[in-house]
Amino acid sequence: MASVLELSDVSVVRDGNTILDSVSWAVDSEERWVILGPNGAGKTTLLSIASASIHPSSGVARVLDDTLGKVDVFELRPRIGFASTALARRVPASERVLDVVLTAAYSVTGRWNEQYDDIDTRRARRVLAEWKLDHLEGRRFGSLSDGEQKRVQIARAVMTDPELLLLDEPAASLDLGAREELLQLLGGYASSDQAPGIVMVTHHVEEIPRAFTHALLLKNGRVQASGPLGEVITDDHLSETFDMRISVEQHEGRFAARAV
Ligand SMILES: Nc1ncnc2c1ncn2[C@@H]1O[C@H](COP(=O)(O)OP(=O)(O)OP(=O)(O)O)[C@@H](O)[C@H]1O
Repeated sequence: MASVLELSDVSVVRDGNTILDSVSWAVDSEERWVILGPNGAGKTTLLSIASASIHPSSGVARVLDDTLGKVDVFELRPRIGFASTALARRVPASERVLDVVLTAAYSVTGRWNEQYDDIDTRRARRVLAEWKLDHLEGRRFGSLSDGEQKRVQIARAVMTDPELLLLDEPAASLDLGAREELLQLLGGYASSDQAPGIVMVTHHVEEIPRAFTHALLLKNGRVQASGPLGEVITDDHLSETFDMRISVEQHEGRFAARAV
């Protein structure tokens, strides 16, 4: 067990607004976390700290045992896998799927003149197969369905064997079939001993994959609850976080919630 993320009293202030307010939170390499909270709660901002994209305004953030502000983030970032729609927008639509994944080895989007080793190409093909994308390696990224694009983003994020994997709403905009397919793959990946510590932001408890272990609820930049899934994803905590009476059910490791 190793700590991959440790936040002590972290706040982020922008234009006089406190976006994250005294957040203290620790993630271990064997834990798989989900972050839930209403629109504007600060989830993406928290992920930006975890990905070493921004620094806290106050407090201490340690990512993979390095303290933000005291480490060269250009050395730290390649150790973190990050999949988000914002990053996917930087991938040229004409890029071939194999290259979208392969270019992660150089932390670039868009293949140029880099020389890739056979070992990188073999690994990219193996990762594509693991995420059920091998039949698409020659296709252009822009021609893929939303579900396929999401899986390519995750394949790219795991290509470099990261020590911390961050996923920003990986199931957003997917239809039921594509969501369930993605959740099955994510659950399988999350349950493997080789998987790194994982943090996933989502809007829906229905999108929590099996094998996820912990949850953090955010509201107005503050932690409402955090800890093991079963203790955090409860009627009371969700009702408080979303300011409405919510009932949640758990069935075979999956959750479903509705207003009551
Ligand atoms: N650079 C900035 N300057 C000012 N306000 C910002 C900045 N970045 C984010 N915010 C505000 O901080 C709040 C939290 O934003 P954030 O994107 O982290 O929330 P979120 O929980 O991910 O929201 P959503 O669920 O809608 O994606 C929002 O009110 C947003 O408008």
